Amino acid sequence: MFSTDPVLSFEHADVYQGDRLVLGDVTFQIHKGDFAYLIGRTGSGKSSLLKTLYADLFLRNGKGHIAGFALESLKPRDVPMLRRKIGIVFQDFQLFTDRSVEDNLRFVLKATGWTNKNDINNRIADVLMQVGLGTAQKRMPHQMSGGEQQRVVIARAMLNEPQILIADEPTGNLDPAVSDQIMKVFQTINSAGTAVFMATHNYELLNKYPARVLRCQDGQVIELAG
Ligand SMILES: Nc1ncnc2c1ncn2[C@@H]1O[C@H](COP(=O)(O)OP(=O)(O)OP(=O)(O)O)[C@@H](O)[C@H]1O
Repeated sequence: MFSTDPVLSFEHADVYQGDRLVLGDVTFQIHKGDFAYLIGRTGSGKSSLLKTLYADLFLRNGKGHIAGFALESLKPRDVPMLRRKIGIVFQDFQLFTDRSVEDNLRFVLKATGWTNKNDINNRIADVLMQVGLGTAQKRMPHQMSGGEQQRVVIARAMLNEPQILIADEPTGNLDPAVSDQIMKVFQTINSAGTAVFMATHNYELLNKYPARVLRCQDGQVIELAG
């Protein structure tokens, strides 16, 4: 892949839920270092679009590329490798509640092929530092606030140095001050070169942290003028 290639591109792609066309003829690109929001009413297709990107839904018509993978020809066996190349952050934190922060992160590294103990420990320290939780290794999720848990989730998504972070309502469960902190974490990660594509209902964030905006509307994805 050339460095000028987009990290993510859709070309005349259709997004389906089962047999139902949710979004049709979707075309857009996201490049390295871009930050883009995905907005739209409830049920307009934001989550379906993101699920297509991480191959929870398969792309049937049109073309899609993400992190070097062609979504239209993706085989089920390629899905784990694809998900290693993109970072995914959801609204509900989905940490293992019976494991410490470092064990949550270690689990992912081991599951994705890391074996060297020092490398694992160093990587865990690096990603926690990146999200401002440099001393949280030993803490249990229940000892942390919602904002701190969401930072751990972002750290987890960064473990394998993804080219793009895909976030579905990452501030959905957080109050405005904590949402601000989370947005700053995403901005820091983005300014270090990782693309961010974030679905949100929170229009205040769009005003406070302006970026590209794509909107799901009437079965289409429209780029709003910047
Ligand atoms: N698992 C599913 N099976 C069938 N249809 C679904 C499924 N999930 C979502 N849909 C339908 O697909 C359409 C798009 O839903 P989607 O969740 O992508 O919207 P959204 O914009 O993310 O909404 P929200 O903002 O409420 O999360 C809706 O009509 C929804 O009812």
